[in-house]
Amino acid sequence: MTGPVLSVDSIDVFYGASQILFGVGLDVHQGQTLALLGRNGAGKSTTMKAIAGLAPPRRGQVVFRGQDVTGRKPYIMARQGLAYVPEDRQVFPDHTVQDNLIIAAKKGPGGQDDWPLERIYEVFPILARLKARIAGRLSGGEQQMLAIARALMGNPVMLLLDEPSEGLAPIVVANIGTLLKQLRSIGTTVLIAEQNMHFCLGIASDAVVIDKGQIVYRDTIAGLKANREVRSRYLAM
Ligand SMILES: Nc1ncnc2c1ncn2[C@@H]1O[C@H](COP(=O)(O)OP(=O)(O)OP(=O)(O)O)[C@@H](O)[C@H]1O
Repeated sequence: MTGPVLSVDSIDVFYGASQILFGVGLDVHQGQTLALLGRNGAGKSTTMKAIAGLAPPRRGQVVFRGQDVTGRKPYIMARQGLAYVPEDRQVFPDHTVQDNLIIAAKKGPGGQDDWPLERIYEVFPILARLKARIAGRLSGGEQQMLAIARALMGNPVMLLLDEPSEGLAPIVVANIGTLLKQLRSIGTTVLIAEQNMHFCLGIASDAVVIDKGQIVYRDTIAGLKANREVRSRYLAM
């Protein structure tokens, strides 16, 4: 396949009568980690939901793996190889870590089976140590790890991570950061929505900034870091 893995082209999204996204567009290429950055309420989660099939766009197009998937249901997007990890990290709270992982296991859309449980435990040693723990008793950071690991158990073509650092202590954020750098180094394709630009340094190669439902800036993450005006105007940092 040539072209981006995911291409979002000029989408408008409404909740009822209120328009939330205005012509949002972005591309994510094979092996790329792209950061979608913006303040609280800027429209990051809505963009992620529009891609995952939870907030169908009224106008514009979402193309995934070369197919127009605009407005497809979430389970169809999952079957096509898109793994969405929402902000609230849905895990099964009454099941053990290992059961949570096993329940999520499936082959990828091309029959890939790159993420057997042993590999997950290699990449997530914390989960190996906690495999018998009931998921509802994990800390926020451990739950975030479990949510990402569950997404990988489905052998996705691409991961959508909505604010993985949110509400976590700095040391835990650093652990998640290390993990995401590792995923980047093995060529996982990721779109990550974040308020925290610093968290994305070293994780994402490129960034798009969203403000009031519109993409206002695109650059490498290094370019964004060097652009103090954009950072202070749109990211308050
Ligand atoms: N279900 C909904 N119904 C109506 N408005 C909504 C709904 N969900 C979000 N919004 C509004 O849409 C706008 C964008 O919200 P969104 O959650 O996409 O922002 P965000 O950048 O992800 O911010 P946050 O970090 O707070 O999640 C906000 O003004 C929000 O109040």
